[in-house]
Amino acid sequence: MTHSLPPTPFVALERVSKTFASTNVAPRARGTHAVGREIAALDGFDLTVGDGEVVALLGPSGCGKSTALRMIAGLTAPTSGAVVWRDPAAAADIGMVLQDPTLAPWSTVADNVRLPLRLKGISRTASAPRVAEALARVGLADRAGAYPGELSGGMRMRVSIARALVARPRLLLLDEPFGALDEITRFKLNDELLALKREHGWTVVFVTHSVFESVYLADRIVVMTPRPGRAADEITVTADEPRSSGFRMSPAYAALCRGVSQALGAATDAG
Ligand SMILES: Nc1ncnc2c1ncn2[C@@H]1O[C@H](COP(=O)(O)OP(=O)(O)OP(=O)(O)O)[C@@H](O)[C@H]1O
Repeated sequence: MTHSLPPTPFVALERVSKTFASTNVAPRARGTHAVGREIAALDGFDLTVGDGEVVALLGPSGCGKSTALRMIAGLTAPTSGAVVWRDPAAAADIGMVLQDPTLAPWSTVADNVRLPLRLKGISRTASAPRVAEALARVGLADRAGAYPGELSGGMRMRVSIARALVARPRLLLLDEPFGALDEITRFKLNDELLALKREHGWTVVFVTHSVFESVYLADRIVVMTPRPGRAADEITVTADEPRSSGFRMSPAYAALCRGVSQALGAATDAG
């Protein structure tokens, strides 16, 4: 598989490992006891993310993809190894979209999206055009005054994406944000993400189970082994820009998807 390191690193995980202490309830001969055990989520995982690069973490369920993403976000610390930033200030300039949209149910869609700007001390008036633009990006311009409880699951996820976009972070971390969406919305948001990346030069790391989505979106795909996750392979995706539905239909796309599927199969067997 093609392998090339990014020319200018933005952030790197260097030989990171993560072990979680877990208390599991396991049946024993004389009853049920709480048994302490450890779960190794990552083991010596290396990842370099280039400036302006879109990197996909692809791997089987439970291989530590979200853990790696949370480490970059500073939400969990490595048990060993290091998270290294070229510019340490970038570590505080992150937008994150989680699998679960986690919106405040008592706030309107617009106020949910405004939150990162409010935390930066930007006034409601100054925020308004940026909130409107972010909502338009995700196709929710007409739902600004709605409450999360009035929206479908897919719409709530789109609000969560708008909230991550509104502060125009330097690094966008996406944990399977499109997984629960219908295919038409998913394709539309895939294209929006690529457009935003072109416009703002954002660096993006996203987690996915989908070979097809990883090939469509990523400049580079890091294929992980089953838990404990390590980097098993890397595939650089070269495609004519801008990527569009034509790319999805192309023989080059089909060939790349085949290659990535094979790499994923090999990584799973190796694990
Ligand atoms: N806070 C935690 N405490 C204990 N175990 C955890 C914790 N977070 C993650 N794990 C375990 O670490 C392993 C990796 O989890 P993680 O969520 O990173 O995997 P993943 O590849 O993102 O999975 P999925 O694709 O299913 O979302 C799993 O076995 C999970 O149960």
